[in-house]
Amino acid sequence: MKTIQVEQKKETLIIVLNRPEFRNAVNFEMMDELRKVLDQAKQSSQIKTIIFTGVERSFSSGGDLGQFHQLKSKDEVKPMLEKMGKVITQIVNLGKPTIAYVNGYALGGGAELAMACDFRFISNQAKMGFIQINLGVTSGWGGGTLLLEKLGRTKALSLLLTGDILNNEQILQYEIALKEVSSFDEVLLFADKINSHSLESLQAYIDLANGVRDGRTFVENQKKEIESCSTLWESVEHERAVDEFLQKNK
Ligand SMILES: CCCC(=O)SCCNC(=O)CCNC(=O)[C@H](O)C(C)(C)COP(=O)(O)OP(=O)(O)OC[C@H]1O[C@@H](n2cnc3c(N)ncnc32)[C@H](O)[C@@H]1OP(=O)(O)O
Repeated sequence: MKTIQVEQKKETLIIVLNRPEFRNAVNFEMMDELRKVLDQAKQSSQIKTIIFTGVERSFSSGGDLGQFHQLKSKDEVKPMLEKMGKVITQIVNLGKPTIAYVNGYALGGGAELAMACDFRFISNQAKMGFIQINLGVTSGWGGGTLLLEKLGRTKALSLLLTGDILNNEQILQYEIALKEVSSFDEVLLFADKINSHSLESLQAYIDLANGVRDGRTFVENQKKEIESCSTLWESVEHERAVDEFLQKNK
């Protein structure tokens, strides 16, 4: 792969945005490579959790302005937005836990990409900004919607309408990130903890969360919950865990 590095560590797939000379800006080639690797990650029974991060000092500086500034008309730019929109939808509907480790700048589309993940961890160098409005446009990959969903109207609009760039402390104050970490290993430990559970139970919870996000009614989602719990009741993991508890307490 030319624009991303992909590495599997135990049951975690690490996707590293790798265009340091452009601060990991997303171009067409990166969209294609992300799409391909995400397809494989979704299908693989060996991968439970996916982490996105960037090389060197950036997570991602957003869309590749050099490449995309050549798209002048609405008809030219819309396919580009739809192409990356599909990648964002792919992440959002991957059915497995996703984590963004924001190790530096996440600006414009870079912030949108980070918001597509279930969790965000940051380094003390993290800076995030929905700066699209400073360029006279709005977010265009779905990240504005994700910010509104995750932060609520007031906090999200305050970022979308000002175009402010937040530093690490502000990112935590806004509750955009779960935690600031001192090394990538801490993110991996979090992923390992998730991965210690069965893929089926992880997928069931992700589906439940997606049901709430997509406006399933309580009763519809509750049915899903009853279905997943009863299915997993038959699993060896459940049998073993309860047996161990009962043995210990004899
Ligand atoms: C289409 C979806 C919506 C969008 O995402 S629009 C894009 C929004 N993003 C931006 O406006 C961010 C632009 N970049 C920056 O503000 C800064 O480069 C940034 C990330 C704060 C890093 O600053 P520095 O570390 O000082 O690096 P620098 O500015 O000297 O940049 C180094 C080289 O990278 C290039 N670069 C950075 N961001 C880019 C981008 N988004 N697209 C294309 N090229 C980009 C920059 O032109 C520079 O190239 P060169 O070394 O001068 O040839």
